[in-house]
Amino acid sequence: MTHKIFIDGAAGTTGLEIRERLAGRSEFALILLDDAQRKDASARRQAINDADVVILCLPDDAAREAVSLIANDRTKVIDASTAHRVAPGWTYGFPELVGHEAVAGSKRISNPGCYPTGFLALVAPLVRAGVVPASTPLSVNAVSGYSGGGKSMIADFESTSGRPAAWYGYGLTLAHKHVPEMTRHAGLSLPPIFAPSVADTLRGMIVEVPVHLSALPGAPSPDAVREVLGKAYAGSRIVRFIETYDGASMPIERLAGTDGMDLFVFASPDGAQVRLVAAFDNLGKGASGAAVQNLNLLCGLDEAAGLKL
Ligand SMILES: NC(=O)C1=CN([C@@H]2O[C@H](COP(=O)(O)OP(=O)(O)OC[C@H]3O[C@@H](n4cnc5c(N)ncnc54)[C@H](OP(=O)(O)O)[C@@H]3O)[C@@H](O)[C@H]2O)C=CC1
Ligand SMILES: CC(=O)N[C@@H](CCC(=O)OP(=O)(O)O)C(=O)O
Repeated sequence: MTHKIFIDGAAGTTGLEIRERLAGRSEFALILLDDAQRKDASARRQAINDADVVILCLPDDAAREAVSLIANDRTKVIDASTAHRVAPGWTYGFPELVGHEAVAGSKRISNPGCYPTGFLALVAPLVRAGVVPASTPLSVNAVSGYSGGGKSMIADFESTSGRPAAWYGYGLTLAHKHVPEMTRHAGLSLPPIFAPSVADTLRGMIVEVPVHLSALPGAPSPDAVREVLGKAYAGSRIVRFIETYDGASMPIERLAGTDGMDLFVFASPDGAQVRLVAAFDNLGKGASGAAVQNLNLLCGLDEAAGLKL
């Protein structure tokens, strides 16, 4: 069976990456709009309603508008924007956390944000297992490649008049749009402090959560944390818990250009503190790779088909 797919926002950073991953796959027939039509509401309405699956790679308001254009019960949606990540009736598209069947059986899937993907992969299993209580004060330090800001940020960093900075932190009002998603899907009662940043490299992402294990109830050991994460992702080809790592540093480029995610637990010699670390690509498991994984599941295909692992 051939599935008809429309990528709304196919000319953008995330949309182009999805097209690249779907290229040459005979299971899919892409509905394409040319430059003159790609922002035309009636052409989009037609394409959306002709498609079996629509992948929204749009700003939040345009994503909400696209959903409002659906006038049938058949078309399924994978929304890469922030618009529906904590919205009722939407399945959070992180199969390793919500269950592959939940994604496969849904008509409305919100693709996780790039930073929440790393945070949730590390923290959600620990909260579920009771190792990290829901009320634990957590913080998240993260760095993204500049493609995380889409076409406009890529243009800023690649401008002939010079890059904005080698690295900068942002989200300084502590109200980043990813915080509700991180809190909700981790099962936390206290929102984490989120410190995002951008580096002068196109793609790649490191998300780090430092934890004082000795301050948690029962003072769990680093090995207890490792056991929970190892079990949570046992058998996954996409999210991998890495038991041993001999390097002295963790480069942002570790998984740049791929769709997988590596998780690490680094511990202090006395086991009182850990640094939970996720390495992946903001455009891979952080966006387009995750969207293709969800599309595969929706269409009853191998979840890793077409992914770069
Ligand atoms: N980049 C990343 O790493 C990640 C991005 N996302 C999310 O994915 C979505 C897309 O982001 P990204 O690809 O980076 O952004 P880009 O700005 O690179 O692409 C967005 C695309 O949407 C098009 N567009 C804007 N408004 C409309 C409209 N009304 N109708 C049709 N097309 C429209 C733009 O057109 P034009 O080309 O004319 O500007 C552009 O091609 C966003 O919601 C973002 O938050 C999620 C996770 C990670
Ligand atoms: C570097 C950078 O600016 N990143 C974006 C997030 C990219 C992303 O994940 O998009 P969503 O917001 O759709 O999840 C930001 O912080 O707003």
